[in-house]
Amino acid sequence: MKKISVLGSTGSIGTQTLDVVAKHSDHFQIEGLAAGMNTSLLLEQVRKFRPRKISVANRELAEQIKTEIPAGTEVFYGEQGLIEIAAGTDAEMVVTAVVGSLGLPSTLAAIEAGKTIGLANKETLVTAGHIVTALARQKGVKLLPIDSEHSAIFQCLNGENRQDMASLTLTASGGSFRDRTRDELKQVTVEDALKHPNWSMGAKITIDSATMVNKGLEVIEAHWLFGLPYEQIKVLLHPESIIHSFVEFKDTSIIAQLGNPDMRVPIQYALTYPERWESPSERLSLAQVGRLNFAEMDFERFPCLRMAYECGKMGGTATTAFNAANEVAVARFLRREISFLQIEDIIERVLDQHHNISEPELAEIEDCDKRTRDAAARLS
Ligand SMILES: NC(=O)C1=CN([C@@H]2O[C@H](COP(=O)(O)OP(=O)(O)OC[C@H]3O[C@@H](n4cnc5c(N)ncnc54)[C@H](OP(=O)(O)O)[C@@H]3O)[C@@H](O)[C@H]2O)C=CC1
Ligand SMILES: CC(=O)[C@@H](O)[C@H](O)COP(=O)(O)O
Ligand SMILES: [Mn+2]
Repeated sequence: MKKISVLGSTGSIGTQTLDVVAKHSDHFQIEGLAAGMNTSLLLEQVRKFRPRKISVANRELAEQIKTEIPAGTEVFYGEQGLIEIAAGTDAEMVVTAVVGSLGLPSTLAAIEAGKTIGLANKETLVTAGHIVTALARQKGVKLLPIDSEHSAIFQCLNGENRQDMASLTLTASGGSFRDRTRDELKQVTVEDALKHPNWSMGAKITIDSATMVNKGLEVIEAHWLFGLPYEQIKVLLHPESIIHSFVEFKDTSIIAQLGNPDMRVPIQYALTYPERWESPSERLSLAQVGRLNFAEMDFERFPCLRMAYECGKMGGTATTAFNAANEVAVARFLRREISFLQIEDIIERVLDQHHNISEPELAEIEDCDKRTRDAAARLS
């Protein structure tokens, strides 16, 4: 039995992780589950998977859920609760599926405790990639990508020498507004933005996909996971999301990973790595797909991707600021306080004021994250 804890068990990645676990219940045991506010779903999960420890967002919710959970499950809450689920159980693997840089302390705690990481929470690498990857190297901990593009690259590199990579290319669907002009973006609503053409995902990442911030975060994530300079990390528009990403090698060969857009595949690969198991996912028929389309990325149309590359190349706290500004701007858009185009405007203005610190310590990252959030919350 492989023992697993899931941070963000009630979200899109969390619930799909538990679907995979349920399909292979003879092989996996859930040790810990951490959720935020959705206690009714967490309660269902507790009854089904019988974890030893769970955590919720705050003390009030913890007191409330304690009255309903079966004996044998301990309840924690808040940031310490996430850390307890990440590091304080017998799990050998922790799936990081909370959203945003709030996942950083618990991810670091899990690595410190020697747990293999199934990494969905890309913001963690964007905000503090040098710290997370250095700690993982020091502790001999594997960071197994769950993000579909990074899982694809990881699979393309199986049995290959990383020194032979000439470049890697992340495919981008273009998001909910890929066929709209910038002028048309002035009027779009939250509901429009939440309609991703290919993937069913949480609200924040769906908005990130529409602004192309998601691909920017993924470029930075790829830099830390695969160790390539930004000049060798490319993005290609591919509306069908069938080719999940590809690697070009120095002999000009290209290896790609394909499949229907179904996150259970990369999630399961991280859980069973290096083995491949039967999956409930639908098989891909290329004959039925018929045709795949590609286009160059337009950095004028998607300025957030340009900003992400600039921050990545700058390094230091620039990516922390990029991420924090975006998190606040997206939350404000979802609360209908600002328009869609104000998301990129706020990120740009925050970055204009940013004083970069290279090779920041964790405390400097936390400070930058907080200051950036304050600034992004004030702008209109
Ligand atoms: N969804 C997808 O297909 C993909 C997602 N990712 C990445 O995976 C991560 C998760 O995304 P996704 O599943 O879509 O997000 P969701 O919004 O669907 O889920 C987020 C999860 O985090 C929990 N959470 C939120 N705040 C807190 C908190 N303060 N303490 C503890 N838990 C909290 C939520 O709990 P609750 O709901 O109970 O409040 C929920 O379980 C993101 O980093 C995203 O970029 C990457 C690739 C694909
Ligand atoms: C499923 C997944 O990994 C998402 O990050 C997905 O990539 C979003 O798609 P786009 O950002 O390409 O629209
Ligand atoms: Mn992705």
